[in-house]
Amino acid sequence: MAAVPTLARRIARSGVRPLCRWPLAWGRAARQPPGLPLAPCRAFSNNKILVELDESSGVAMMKFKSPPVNSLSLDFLTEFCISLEKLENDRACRGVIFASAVPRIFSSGLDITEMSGKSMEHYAEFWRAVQEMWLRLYGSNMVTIAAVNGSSPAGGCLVALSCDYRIMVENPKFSIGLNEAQLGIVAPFWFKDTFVNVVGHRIAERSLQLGSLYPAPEALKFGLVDELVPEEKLQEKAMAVMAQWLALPDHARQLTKSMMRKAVLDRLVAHREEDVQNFVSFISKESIQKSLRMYMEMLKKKKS
Ligand SMILES: CCCCC/C=C\CCCC/C=C/C(=O)SCCNC(=O)CCNC(=O)[C@H](O)C(C)(C)COP(=O)(O)OP(=O)(O)OC[C@H]1O[C@@H](n2cnc3c(N)ncnc32)[C@H](O)[C@@H]1OP(=O)(O)O
Repeated sequence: MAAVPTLARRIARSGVRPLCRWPLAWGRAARQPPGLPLAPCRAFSNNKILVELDESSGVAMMKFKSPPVNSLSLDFLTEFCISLEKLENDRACRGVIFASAVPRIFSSGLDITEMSGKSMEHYAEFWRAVQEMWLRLYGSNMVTIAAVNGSSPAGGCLVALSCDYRIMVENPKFSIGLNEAQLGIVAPFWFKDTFVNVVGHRIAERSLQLGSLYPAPEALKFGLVDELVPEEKLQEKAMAVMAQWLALPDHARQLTKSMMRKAVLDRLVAHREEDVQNFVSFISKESIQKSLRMYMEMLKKKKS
């Protein structure tokens, strides 16, 4: 199996298209006092992600727009990493808010079709992209806030867990959690570590074994999300929390974040290739492939 990471090549090949300088997403025009010129803002997009950076506040909005369910496919993960890297390297950007542009779904987690019926080389490439996404997000120097405006199972929950703060829409129909066990698969150690760091060992152990998905009000009770708001207040709340976090000196906040997360990040970095091999051998077992096929069939049947 090729050990050469191909995500870097995909990032190099994939273009990030600039949009206009005065974008409309997240209603900037509505927030601007009448008669004043709009504050400088830059936007860029690719096929699956829209980013708008407000230079006056140093805050970027990253919106996932990969219908029907924002599944984390190889293409999505590549574009996510490109967008995050661009913001990370931009001195004007100090914080990012993540939300979905798809109604009712934040992200449906890892794209199951990337883990089913493909070659070992493909599984390895996909898993490296999942690792890369998490390493960049969990290790980001920026303030990261998940504005969870829809359901967020498994890998979608990991995205939210990897942020500094989680605000979820109070709708009990929206659920969140690491439900891998329900699919007959296992959340790897770094998903588990991230989860434990947010909710503690006991709750993580029980939730992971049961593959529990929690309606938003339940998730709030044990700190899987930090607060709930009505959908129409989500953006305003995320901006207010961001302002609070950005009021501190960057270096102090960044060093503290790094101190809290370093051991968990280092563990994957030290065992990255081993983790890829574990994933590939696990996911290519016929029994696991059968479980994934049955789960996809169950999703389809649920519609009819
Ligand atoms: C011991 C060593 C261990 C080493 C590691 C080993 C293994 C690694 C484990 C990897 C960790 C995995 C993490 C994951 O993220 S797995 C994905 C988990 N995701 C889910 O369980 C979510 C499944 N989806 C849903 O529950 C629902 O779709 C929904 C997100 C709640 C949205 O519901 P609804 O609006 O009713 O939409 P539909 O169900 O009708 O879905 C629309 C179409 O989208 C397809 N879909 C849904 N989710 C996914 C997905 N994650 N990947 C790919 N495709 C997905 C669905 O089938 C529909 O397709 P169709 O229109 O063609 O029928």
